[in-house]
Amino acid sequence: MNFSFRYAANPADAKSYDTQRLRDEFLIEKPFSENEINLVYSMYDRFIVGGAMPLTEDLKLETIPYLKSENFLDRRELGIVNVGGDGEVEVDGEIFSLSKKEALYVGKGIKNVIFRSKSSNVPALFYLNSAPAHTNFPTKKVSKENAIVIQLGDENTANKRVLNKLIVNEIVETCQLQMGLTELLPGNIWNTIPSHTHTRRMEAYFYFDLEEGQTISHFMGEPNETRHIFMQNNQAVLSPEWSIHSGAGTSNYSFIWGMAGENLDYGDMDIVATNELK
Ligand SMILES: O=C(O)C(=O)C[C@H](O)C(=O)CO
Ligand SMILES: [Zn+2]
Repeated sequence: MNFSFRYAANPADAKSYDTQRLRDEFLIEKPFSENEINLVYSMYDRFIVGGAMPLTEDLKLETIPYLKSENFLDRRELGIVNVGGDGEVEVDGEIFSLSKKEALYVGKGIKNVIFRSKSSNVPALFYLNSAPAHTNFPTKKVSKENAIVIQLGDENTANKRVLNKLIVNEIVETCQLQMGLTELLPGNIWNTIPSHTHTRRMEAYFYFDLEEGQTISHFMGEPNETRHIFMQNNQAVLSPEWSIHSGAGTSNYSFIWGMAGENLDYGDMDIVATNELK
């Protein structure tokens, strides 16, 4: 288990960050490494972002010192989306198979979570989001068939995309976690336009299925004080509650969004008119 800690940033300070500081504070460069679990514990709603890549070994989700708890999920809930080959997650002895783009919600109180790949030729890549939880809700798998699917954007503005709500309260009972997966159609590059903030919730984006050699410019910051972070395939970025979170790729891609905070209302967003961004 590898783990690190991120403090939350004040937007008045973030204005003065240079490229390296922006990357140090917000970018999660390598969520996946072979036979390891990597976790970043952030002070944005105590949200944890990470990845588990079991290759030749099963990986057990152990507690980390920041939690001061015996088991990782003693006071937390967990959302998992597989972005790699077929895999399995064992939850207190019960096995859930997860293929690419399938999700699993694991509730508070579960003691043992074990990740495994079905084949080491194409390892599973389990992207992880976790938030504090006040009660136990049942573990539930969500596949494409159960997802709430929304068509967004337009070819003419290069932002035609399919948004799949996976771990949201219409489908799964959660304390504060919400997760989903948005797929940009070929030839479309802009995500989350018009941009928005939601002071009630933080968010993290994880970009994947980006073609080799391409890149994504992720836009963040207050709507009138934006910055960008160039990101590569399989990287995540923290979005503070005061920040927009949008991106433009040099080709299409998919991304996982995950949130926690004050409410479970997906639609609670403060939209920013595109021509008012600065
Ligand atoms: O494509 C989009 O637009 C999104 O996926 C937006 C995210 O779901 C989001 O930012 C939710 O707050
Ligand atoms: Zn958002």
